[in-house]
Amino acid sequence: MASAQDIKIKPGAPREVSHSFQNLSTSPVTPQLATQSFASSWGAKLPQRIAPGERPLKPFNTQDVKILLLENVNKAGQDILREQGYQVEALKTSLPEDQLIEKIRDVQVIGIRSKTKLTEKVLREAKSLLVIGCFCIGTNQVDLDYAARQGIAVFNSPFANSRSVAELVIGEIICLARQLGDRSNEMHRGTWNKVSAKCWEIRGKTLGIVGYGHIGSQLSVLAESMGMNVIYYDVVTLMALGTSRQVPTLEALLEEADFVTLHVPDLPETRNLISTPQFERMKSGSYLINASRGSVVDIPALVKAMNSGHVAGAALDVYPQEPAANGDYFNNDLNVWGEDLRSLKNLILTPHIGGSTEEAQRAIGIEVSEALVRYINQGITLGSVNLPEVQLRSIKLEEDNKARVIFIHNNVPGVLRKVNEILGDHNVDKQISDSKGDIAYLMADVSNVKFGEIKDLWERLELLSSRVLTRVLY
Ligand SMILES: NC(=O)c1ccc[n+]([C@@H]2O[C@H](COP(=O)([O-])OP(=O)(O)OC[C@H]3O[C@@H](n4cnc5c(N)ncnc54)[C@H](O)[C@@H]3O)[C@@H](O)[C@H]2O)c1
Ligand SMILES: O=C(O)CC[C@@H](O)C(=O)O
Repeated sequence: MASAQDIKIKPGAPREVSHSFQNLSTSPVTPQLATQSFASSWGAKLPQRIAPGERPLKPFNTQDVKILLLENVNKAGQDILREQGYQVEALKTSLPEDQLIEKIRDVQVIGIRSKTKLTEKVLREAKSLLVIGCFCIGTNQVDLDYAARQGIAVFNSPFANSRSVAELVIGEIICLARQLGDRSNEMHRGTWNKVSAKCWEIRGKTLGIVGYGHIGSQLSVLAESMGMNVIYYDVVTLMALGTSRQVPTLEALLEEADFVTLHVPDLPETRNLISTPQFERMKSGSYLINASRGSVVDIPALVKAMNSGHVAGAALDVYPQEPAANGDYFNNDLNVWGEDLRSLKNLILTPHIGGSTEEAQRAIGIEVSEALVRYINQGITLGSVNLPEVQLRSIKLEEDNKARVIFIHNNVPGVLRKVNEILGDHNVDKQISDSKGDIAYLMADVSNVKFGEIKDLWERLELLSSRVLTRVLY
């Protein structure tokens, strides 16, 4: 059998590194270990968060797993990763592209929030990368298709900050209706300006929600409890909560709503969803709130609509360009219209803090870190946004000499037959395979595998032309 150094990756294979195998801290062919059972080869640090009686798979020495966390990922999430024995480097900000490329070359895992752009250009350099954790809802900052084609799984936290965003929007509706931002700014400058003109109660007013997903539907319930009427527009037909009502078109919503609030994802169809024609459709004296993505509103068109008085106020939490770190960066260098925007009255500007609460950040930290641990240690893809969701029941403590084989491959005919020919020398206890677009994910638990045979299994799978990525956990 070849030595660990002999492992060669097939010419033309999409990536240079097979993540788990080359990171084995103990060579599978080390003579004194070749006959050892898997159980006795585990290190002292066992993965946490497994049920009693389940065998913790140990893919490699956990201290060899390098994780880079950017953008101030919550400590609860960091702790979960550190408890595993992984090497975690946590930075408070995102990184400029050149520094990101430098750092990403060396890590198996990267954790980001909304500011770090993991484009094809960046991911091409990420030769060891196994998995990306988006510690947020949005995943539009990652090239998901490219990642899938490289066998890199992406996880996020689909709704842990939804309530925080919905509460922020409720606060903003009242602030806009009562011009609270302006009154507060005036008082900070020493000006007493007691006015009631164009200040309103929100009771009985109509809230128009565009995008009735996790955040939109939560907001619907909160707004109704404060006496608002709720209408919503969504591209899919969705069950109305409370007495809210779905309207058939965006235009119908714009014509009826006193407050329009946007909760759609960043998609080609949602870019500049609200521009001059849409502002013209809005009721005179109505308000706009955007806490979704900066690409959804045409800002120069908003400036025009507010300068003319047609739109009475707006709250923006997200922008087409956002700074990578805290500081004096929200200026015209970042967005050419910066000064025009800042000069407007009854405009609330917040620095993308919709999901920034202690509760949300802790919940996201825990959820995403746990998904990363499950994926690294057991290959489970439940919750992945770009790979098929695949799970096998855990291997039991009493089950010895088992290996879990993960074969991420191009979704082409004949692969299962070839894989099973290779696995067929052993006993396949359980196996599952699923595909998403061009990429398929196969996971099989194989018994009667001697420790020294793992490398051979891995090498033979690596030679298959359909291979994207092979991992063998044991
Ligand atoms: N400001 C923040 O800090 C913050 C925090 C969390 C989420 N977000 C953003 O908020 C947005 C909504 O998040 P969510 O969790 O509610 O998403 P979601 O996926 O649960 O809901 C989005 C809804 O929008 C609908 N939709 C898609 N395209 C549409 C279109 N063209 N017109 C109308 N409806 C459309 C979908 O059908 C879906 O119901 C996302 O962009 C997310 O990234 C921002
Ligand atoms: O915390 C962040 O940076 C992103 C918040 C929000 O936009 C999300 O997508 O969850």
